[in-house]
Amino acid sequence: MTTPVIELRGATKRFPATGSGTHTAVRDLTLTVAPGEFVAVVGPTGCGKSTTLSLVSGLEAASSGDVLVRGEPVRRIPSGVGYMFQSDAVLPWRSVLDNVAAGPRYRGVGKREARSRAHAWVERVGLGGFAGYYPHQLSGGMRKRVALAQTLVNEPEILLMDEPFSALDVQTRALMQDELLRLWAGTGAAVVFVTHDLEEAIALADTVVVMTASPATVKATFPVPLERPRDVEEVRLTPEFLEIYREVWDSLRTEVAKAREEASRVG
Ligand SMILES: Nc1ncnc2c1ncn2[C@@H]1O[C@H](COP(=O)(O)OP(=O)(O)OP(=O)(O)O)[C@@H](O)[C@H]1O
Repeated sequence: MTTPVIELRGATKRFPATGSGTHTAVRDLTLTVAPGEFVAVVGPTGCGKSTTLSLVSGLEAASSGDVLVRGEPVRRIPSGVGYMFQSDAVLPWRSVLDNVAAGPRYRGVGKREARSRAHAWVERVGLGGFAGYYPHQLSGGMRKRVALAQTLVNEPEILLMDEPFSALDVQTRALMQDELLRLWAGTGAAVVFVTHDLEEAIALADTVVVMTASPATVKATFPVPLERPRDVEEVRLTPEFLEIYREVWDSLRTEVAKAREEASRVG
């Protein structure tokens, strides 16, 4: 068996609660991600999905349990990790090309080489004609393409994505999902993709992990044996997709109901 690129073993994360005591965001979470595997994590709102990503990225330390990246305990931000969040990190005062070149420059790559790598990625994400444009001149979908290029230009071995497309309209979202699959296919990167959207999770992933209502722990893991390459809009119409959807939703819906109940109790 190949060594997992990410491994959480009984990881727990507690935060100081407002007032006194602690709030457990993640409890006894065990999860492994193989090299090149695309894992989607779904769970009810506020259950602890983002916190799980923060443990892997070293932004937060586990209160107990183990978090390993490439077999090494995570103590700081591990190398080879790329991120993409709902709000992008596109800088308004830089052109598309300079936004994409900034990552390699920051990592010590020479100016000429950084710009040449950036150029290749700007082309690859379909923005070849827009390299000199500034972010305010771009649509939401185009900005997401810039954000994808910004992340992938660093050739991450692990890609952590926290609802990266949730602010987009439905059509642009589907386009970006296809783009992501197309670009990811050439990288061999492992992906952990957090989303509220079960359709998105199944359309993209090799494995869907269902989290429990807060505190987050893994409730169930489902393989997604749908053929690749996938067209996300086509694949969701297939009987295989619907069957997987039904199975996963069966597991997820009780957690969503629990989270709603809890929210109405607190609220
Ligand atoms: N730095 C922090 N300090 C205190 N509490 C925190 C911190 N980060 C997260 N939490 C709490 O941990 C819980 C889980 O939050 P998290 O953002 O991981 O959930 P999520 O599943 O990603 O949420 P959503 O689905 O809404 O994006 C929440 O109750 C949140 O308030």
